Amino acid sequence: MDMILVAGVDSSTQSCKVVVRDLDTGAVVRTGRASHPDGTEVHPDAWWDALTVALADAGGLEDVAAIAVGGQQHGMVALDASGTVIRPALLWNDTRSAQAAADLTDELGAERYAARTGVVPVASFTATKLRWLADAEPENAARVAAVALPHDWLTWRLRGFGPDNPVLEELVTDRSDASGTAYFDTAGGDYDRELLARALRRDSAENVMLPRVLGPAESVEGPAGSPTSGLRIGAGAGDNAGAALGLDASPGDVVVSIGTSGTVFAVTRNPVQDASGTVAGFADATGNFLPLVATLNAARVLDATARLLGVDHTELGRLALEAEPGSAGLVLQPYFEGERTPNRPDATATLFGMTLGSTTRENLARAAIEGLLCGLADGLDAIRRHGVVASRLLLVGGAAQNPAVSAIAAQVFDAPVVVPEPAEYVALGAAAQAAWALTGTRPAWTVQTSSEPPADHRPVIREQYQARA
Ligand SMILES: Nc1ncnc2c1ncn2[C@@H]1O[C@H](COP(=O)(O)OP(=O)(O)O)[C@@H](O)[C@H]1O
Ligand SMILES: O=C(CO)[C@@H](O)[C@H](O)COP(=O)(O)O
Repeated sequence: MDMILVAGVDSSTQSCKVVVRDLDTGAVVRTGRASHPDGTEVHPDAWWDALTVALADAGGLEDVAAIAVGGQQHGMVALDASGTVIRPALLWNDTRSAQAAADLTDELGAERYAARTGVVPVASFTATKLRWLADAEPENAARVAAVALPHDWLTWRLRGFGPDNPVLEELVTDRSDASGTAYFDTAGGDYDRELLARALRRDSAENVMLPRVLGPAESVEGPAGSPTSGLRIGAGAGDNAGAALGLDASPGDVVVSIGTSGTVFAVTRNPVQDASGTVAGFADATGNFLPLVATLNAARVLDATARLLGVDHTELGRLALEAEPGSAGLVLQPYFEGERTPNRPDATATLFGMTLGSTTRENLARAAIEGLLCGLADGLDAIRRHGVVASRLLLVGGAAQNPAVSAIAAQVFDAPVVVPEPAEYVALGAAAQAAWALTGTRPAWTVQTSSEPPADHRPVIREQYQARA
């Protein structure tokens, strides 16, 4: 019998990745990839173009039975009544809506926001971008007829909808991505339209189309005559929830993802509401919850440091492992793009502890890795304060592929570190969702471990970092 194939997409900040898996075993049979433009403001058409290229690179969809799209969370895709994208999307890492976030929080209060949505507004969340639009571009805000997130919009386009076929009612999403908007009642599973209206500075948002929220096993199809007619299309997910699904993470697992963003998150049975705003009380892609801490500065801290030192990532890792834990007192507070956790949208990076002795290439390479990991370790502490148990940390994302990052993670974190086999876990999770939509059952595919760096906790690293906070 022929293999049944399912596909998963990760439309992430820097690129679009596609995996095609065998439904039976989960084995990856084909992959594809295409780059996204730089910048924190991107026209969604660029994602569509990249998805088209990545799908072709992965051999197309002709022999594929089902697909789901995971994607970077929070980006604001505002559509007018004709289905046209009103302006380039503001991404999760665009901090221009920091004042809007502060205003929304002041108006309602952090406690009430957390109780109603699971989150307290920061510049990343969609609601703050809509408030920025209402304040900075009122003529654009007045045109908003629908608001989608990157993955919802790509799912809609994949089904043949768009400016040529603008059926806004056909937009669909899932709980995980909806929970990152700050106008979704994550515990209850429904939109909070009063908060949407507040964000848009409208009296009512009843006439604004929001994507219908599908359950984990639900699906839609491409309409008859569309290029995806007959293809089963799953709900899709926010990228972090997609990774949790791809990793088959269960209570006790904490995922640490080092991509463009740094994220620390856990799958929990109950919702988390943190009025301090440090932990975002998101939903996952399976019906559970996904308390998450995100930093804006992660893999690109290493990209920047490698560039500065004139080396590639392998050499950066080699240099870092030549230095002693603590980098002889050199501490990099890596807020290159402002920061979200802690909430310092206007911050810049700072290098502390420079002496003639400490200022070496080796120490700088290590300080970069230590700095980004210390931010994530603070995130782990914040999640633990909500009763989450970290039996092991699953290290994923582009930078997790660097052996120096995993070795130093075992020194920074006080929990066992496991590095799963390098893979595109968001796309793998989206493919799992496609399989779930196709069969009605969550697939039981296995995840291989690549390494488990020996426990080597060195408290000095975080002590030094915290002293500079
Ligand atoms: N071996 C490596 N060491 C450090 N960083 C790496 C390595 N390989 C890739 N990266 C970085 O990881 C990032 C891409 O990771 P990825 O998880 O795909 O990001 P995203 O999903 O946010 O687009 C890039 O910034 C890239 O330079
Ligand atoms: O804002 C968040 C989570 O709240 C980010 O995690 C984005 O979802 C982007 O992820 P990557 O492109 O780095 O994977």
